[in-house]
Amino acid sequence: MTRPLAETPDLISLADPSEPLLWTRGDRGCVGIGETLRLHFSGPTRIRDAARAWRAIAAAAEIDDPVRMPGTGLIALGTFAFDDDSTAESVLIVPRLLVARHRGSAWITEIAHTDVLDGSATTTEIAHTGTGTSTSTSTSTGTSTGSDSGPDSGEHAPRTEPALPDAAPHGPWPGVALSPSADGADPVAAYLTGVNEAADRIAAGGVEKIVLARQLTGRIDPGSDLRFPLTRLADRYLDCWTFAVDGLIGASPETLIRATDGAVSARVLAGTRARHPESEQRDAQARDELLTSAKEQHEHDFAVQSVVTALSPHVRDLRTSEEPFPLQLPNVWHLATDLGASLGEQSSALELVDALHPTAAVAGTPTAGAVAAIAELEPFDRGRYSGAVGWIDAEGDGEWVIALRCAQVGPDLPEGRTVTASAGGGIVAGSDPAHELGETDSKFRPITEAFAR
Ligand SMILES: C=C(O[C@@H]1C=C(C(=O)O)C=C[C@H]1O)C(=O)O
Repeated sequence: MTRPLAETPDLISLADPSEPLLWTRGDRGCVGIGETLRLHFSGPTRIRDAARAWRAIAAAAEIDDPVRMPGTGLIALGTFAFDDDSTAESVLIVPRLLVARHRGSAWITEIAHTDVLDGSATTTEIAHTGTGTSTSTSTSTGTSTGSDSGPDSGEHAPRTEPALPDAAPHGPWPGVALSPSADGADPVAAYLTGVNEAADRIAAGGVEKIVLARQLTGRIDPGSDLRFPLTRLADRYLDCWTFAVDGLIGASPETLIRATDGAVSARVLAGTRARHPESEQRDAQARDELLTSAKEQHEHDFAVQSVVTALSPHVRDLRTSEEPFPLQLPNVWHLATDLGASLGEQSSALELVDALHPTAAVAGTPTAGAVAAIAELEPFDRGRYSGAVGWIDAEGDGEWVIALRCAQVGPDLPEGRTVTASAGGGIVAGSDPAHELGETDSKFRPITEAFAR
């Protein structure tokens, strides 16, 4: 029952203004409308638990999806906390309606749960399929009306084609100027102290690289329309995935893992210089400095090695780009390495995320020592920042990026919504605290500009 949508809708305009569920880059991506299922995970096994739960759901699902394109069929979008001990929840969210675009084509998928073992299902429904959660999907055009899209619809209800809903009218966007949080302490001074301490630990041996981050915070008015910052991110950061999952909003340039039809790819970033749009010559100089700096190359190698080591057991024919290349983003230059491989076994994208997280790009080297140092030197819980955000389908294919250039937006309360942005950088032997601070300023720019008035 699959036909292309007659129109290719603007995904962001279809997103919920207050709780957007979105994954997009250029003319590709998907938007979720409503929610059929939400799974929560926490602790050291959060990604593995999610991978296992998703396998069970996918195995039990009845899927009617002849399109089988990225963004059709049964899909969950997810966000996973950076740290094993984070108080932030990791979630997988299955939308009720999923609208996907791939270049000039678009589809709508309706996902209904026929029964769920979460206490809300009736005995009859559980008895019907026996184990776990059963989810049925149908992918179709949105030309008909009268969709049976209630939460209890499913195989028992007569199936009609899901309709493309109208976009919500524009809500307000007063914006916010994000700033270092000021609760008496001086967070910038604390960050600089942390960088010095990290450099001392590296000099003392045992750890070679520690990624330290800092935060900016603010509050947006209740009812602010989050499609505004999302549109800015998607319009400006064309080489990034713009995402919104459970209040985590951002545009990341770093692909942790992409798995489609047995092909695997990743993009490793480490090494950064601010862009200089005011002068072509100064900008080229920044790029060349990055390309020729032994320190940056060294830092980059750590990140590539951590991905190669973690990925190797799961793939065949692992190849990397010969030399790191300069990735040009509107705010920064990054040293980048692309990796490609064939899937060596039946690992799902989430199982690969579990194997890879945390990479040296966001933790350091060696991983355990760097993660322990972060817990001691950063005076906050990173939450989902520098964790993984992305989507997975019923085949186990998916795309996951490192949650960078992002902010966590809190619940929509009468007093407003908190916004917490985080950015960091790798500290290695010889790192200069003032330079590192400037680098975080550059990395905050996508978010500070997107959330501005
Ligand atoms: C940690 C961040 O970025 C990471 C760190 C980089 C670096 O140290 O040069 C570069 C890209 C990312 O892998 C961030 O954006 O917050």
